[in-house]
Amino acid sequence: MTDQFSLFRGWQSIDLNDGQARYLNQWLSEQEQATYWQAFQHLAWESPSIRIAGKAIPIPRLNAWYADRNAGYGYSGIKLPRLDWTPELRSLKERVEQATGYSFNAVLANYYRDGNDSVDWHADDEPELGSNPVIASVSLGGVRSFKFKHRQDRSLAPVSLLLEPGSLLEMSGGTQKNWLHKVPKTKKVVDARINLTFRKIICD
Ligand SMILES: O=C(O)CCC(=O)C(=O)O
Ligand SMILES: [Fe+2]
Repeated sequence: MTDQFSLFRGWQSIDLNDGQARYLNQWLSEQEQATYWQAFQHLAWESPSIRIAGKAIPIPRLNAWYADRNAGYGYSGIKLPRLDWTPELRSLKERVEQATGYSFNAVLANYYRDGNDSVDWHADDEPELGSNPVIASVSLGGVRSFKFKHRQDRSLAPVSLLLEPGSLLEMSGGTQKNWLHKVPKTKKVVDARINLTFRKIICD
């Protein structure tokens, strides 16, 4: 264990004023991380494009979308095909539900091949997620930094954390309404990273 990993275990709450987040490091054992890492190499990774000024630009990461049959979804103009849960995604979802106390019916998987892959400022505020969505995010592989900034209030300092492999980050309350988040590109040499963001799509 190197000193880039935090030594404190247990939920650490991240004060976002009009939002709420908490972080649990060393949540999955090294063995579990290795098992999930192996299994998730075989998810149906796609490289979706977004249209910017009429041009199709591939997003800087790979994505896959797994969800219950009735949970449709698209985000930022990207429409990913819905796939059925794999056994490993289902078992991880159940563990996330136990740890957080919330239930989820969908997961967006992100693959960051290297430090050039990233996700820019955004909020997971699609109407299908309802008004104060709870999003639980599991990290595997390389350590990446994760940043929050408030949408309006410049007096609230941006918040920066490191998402370590085997960790769980939960965002709730007004976080998606009032804050943006991102995983910035880095020039440091970083291992590939897989992130799974569990969500609950409101189906009627
Ligand atoms: O990779 C991460 O930690 C964040 C991913 C994310 O924000 C998202 O999928 O909406
Ligand atoms: Fe997000």
